Amino acid sequence: MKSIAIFIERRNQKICSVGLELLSETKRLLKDSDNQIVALYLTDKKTDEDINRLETCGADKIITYVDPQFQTYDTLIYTKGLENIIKTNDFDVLLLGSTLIGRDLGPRLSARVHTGLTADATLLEFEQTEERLNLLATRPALGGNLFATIICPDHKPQMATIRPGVFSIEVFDNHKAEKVIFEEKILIKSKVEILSKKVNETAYVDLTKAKLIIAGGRGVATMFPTLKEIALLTGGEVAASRAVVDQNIEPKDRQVGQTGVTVRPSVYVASGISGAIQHMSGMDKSEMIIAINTDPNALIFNVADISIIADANKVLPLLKEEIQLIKHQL
Ligand SMILES: Cc1cc2nc3c(=O)[nH]c(=O)nc-3n(C[C@H](O)[C@H](O)[C@H](O)COP(=O)(O)OP(=O)(O)OC[C@H]3O[C@@H](n4cnc5c(N)ncnc54)[C@H](O)[C@@H]3O)c2cc1C
Repeated sequence: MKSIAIFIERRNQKICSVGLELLSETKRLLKDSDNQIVALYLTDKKTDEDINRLETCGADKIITYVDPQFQTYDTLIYTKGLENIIKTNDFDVLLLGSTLIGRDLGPRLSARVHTGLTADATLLEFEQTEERLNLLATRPALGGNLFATIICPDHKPQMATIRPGVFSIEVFDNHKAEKVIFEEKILIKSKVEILSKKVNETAYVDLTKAKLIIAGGRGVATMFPTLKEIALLTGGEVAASRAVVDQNIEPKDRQVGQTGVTVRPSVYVASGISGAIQHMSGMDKSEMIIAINTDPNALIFNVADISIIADANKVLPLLKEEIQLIKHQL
């Protein structure tokens, strides 16, 4: 039996969705094998609610490591915590979210335990041989012009960070996990003293949670006020292509794609977006894609469920009026 460990990231005392996404995807990929999926839950305070979520999202074993120093993320403390667990467990694979925390923790940890790390993967596969469970992690390479599948054949655990929002969270009813408490003390102290915390209120948006995304590209660069009104009327979120973000029309946290956010909403409306591979890799798993473009050969139409060949500068105001009318009648 091989084991795949997944780091469960927490922020503001809550489990982040990326850890649950990784549990669910690994469970789906390995459903017919006897390999073990292990959730690494580092926390200052264990809660039954957290344990239940990890269990139902696919963890076969949950290793809980409680220490007051795990309250807020700290590079040294978390690296030491994971190193302690890795050194007493023979994990074959270790996965982390490609978040600010995972991108900080992953490389440091891989150097500490002398193994390889594939950063920013967008696809995971496993290959079972008699001796090994190989992780095949695929990520965009050479400026997004090709996808590279990377393996780490000689070292363990084989590590990868995976972008949030790439996989969906699944609930496996009645799934049960073995629960273990990791007892070793963290013998180092943080070198960081937090004097105060200030939440940045400036409209940070988490597009990965949006059910409806109204996205615009260079073709509708002047139409963002209308896109925002439509989003407000429909309860959606506005997103943009990099061409728009590079022109400072929308902030970076609204950029969808390879160097932005990966999303999979119920509906993604793409107006004036050509459909470059770097954009589509961030949205092509949306449940329904509606594309509006003047160019009938635009690549975005290859992934669209509904294709509207038209001038979005004319369609969007009409769409807004229609929605206003429907809302008025309700
Ligand atoms: C390493 C790397 C990483 C990248 N990462 C990202 C990323 O994360 N996200 C991203 O988006 N891009 C990314 N890019 C850039 C990407 O390659 C494209 O350049 C970008 O996505 C193009 O944006 P766009 O579709 O808005 O603009 P364009 O390609 O210029 O397309 C504009 C579209 O609007 C249409 N149009 C024009 N007028 C109208 C109208 N009136 N009505 C309707 N349609 C109209 C045109 O037909 C065209 O299809 C990256 C590039 C590189 C090299």
